[in-house]
Amino acid sequence: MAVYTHVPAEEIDAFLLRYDAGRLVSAKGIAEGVENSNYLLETTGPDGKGHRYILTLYEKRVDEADLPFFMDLLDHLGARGCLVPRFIADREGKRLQQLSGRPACLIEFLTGISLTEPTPGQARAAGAALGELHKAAQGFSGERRNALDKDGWHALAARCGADFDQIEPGLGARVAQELAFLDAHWPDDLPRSVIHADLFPDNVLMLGDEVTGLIDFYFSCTDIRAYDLAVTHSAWCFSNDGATWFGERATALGEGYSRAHGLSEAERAAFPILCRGAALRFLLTRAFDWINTPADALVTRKDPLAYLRRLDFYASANPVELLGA
Ligand SMILES: Nc1ncnc2c1ncn2[C@@H]1O[C@H](COP(=O)(O)OP(=O)(O)O)[C@@H](O)[C@H]1O
Ligand SMILES: N[C@@H](CCOP(=O)(O)O)C(=O)O
Repeated sequence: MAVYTHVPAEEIDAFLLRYDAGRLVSAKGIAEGVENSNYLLETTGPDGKGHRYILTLYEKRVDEADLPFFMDLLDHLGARGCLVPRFIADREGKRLQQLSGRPACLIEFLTGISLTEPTPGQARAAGAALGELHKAAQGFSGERRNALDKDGWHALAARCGADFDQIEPGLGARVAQELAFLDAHWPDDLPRSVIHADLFPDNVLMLGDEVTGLIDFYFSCTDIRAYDLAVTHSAWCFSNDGATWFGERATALGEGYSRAHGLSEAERAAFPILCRGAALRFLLTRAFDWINTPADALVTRKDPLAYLRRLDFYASANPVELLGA
């Protein structure tokens, strides 16, 4: 579930009066997602023809101070042809509001569905969309530090401490060993840019083999550009539990990205290490949430071991196979 803050329909209708968006017809809480509260709104629309919007209330994990960065980034990307949702301004030009005691925004609704079992063709389209995003991000002057960079991984690991082994005996030692490896080999000198940093299948809206929207930019930040492809690779090229690797999807993802943007020799050479970093990053955030979210909480905890399996795969993979020959 992802409705942490329940807003009465009357309050949403009154909120909409600030905008040229029409009156509320229906408001449905969106079950998907884990970070924020999201509602799908249907309204009579600015022109009386009916319209859909997303209403997002920001919960603990999104810092209100970061919202202008996300808004400016989506404006920049949207203006360069990327299919990303814009934040909608009210009649006074304000995009950030307060609703039910939380920061809140009205956001453009994009059509499409999130896939659970992408085909190679869909992975190719996602790779191309990521490459286009990286091209469009050039020239964006905003910067945001990645709180989940290597220093952030160390900090998270320290906070999990002895509790790692409640998840799986020996996990704490495995994480410490991987951190030491990444400290020694992390390719800090690769080109950096603004990256999405969480381009999982649930954040790519598609119709058939066509991408119709890229959403959920709330982890976007400035970091190694090819690391974004590694994050996407770790999310698109395995079964959910991380036990099965889908080589055809990976080849297609790499082809799509290369066609739209391309990887340098240095990025290609470092790709296995970037993938290990990506796997560790999601292992750590999932482990932290696993330890700190009661088993009976409303939100479904994501399995950290699904990312341990990916990490093990990357640590022993033939580098040439990761993106196809
Ligand atoms: N702009 C949008 N257009 C259409 N659907 C959206 C949009 N933004 C979010 N959604 C829907 O809401 C769900 C949760 O959004 P997301 O941003 O991933 O939430 P969270 O940040 O809480 O993880 C998505 O899986 C999608 O179904
Ligand atoms: N993609 C992350 C969790 C972040 O969730 P999202 O709904 O904001 O994409 C994971 O799978 O661990």
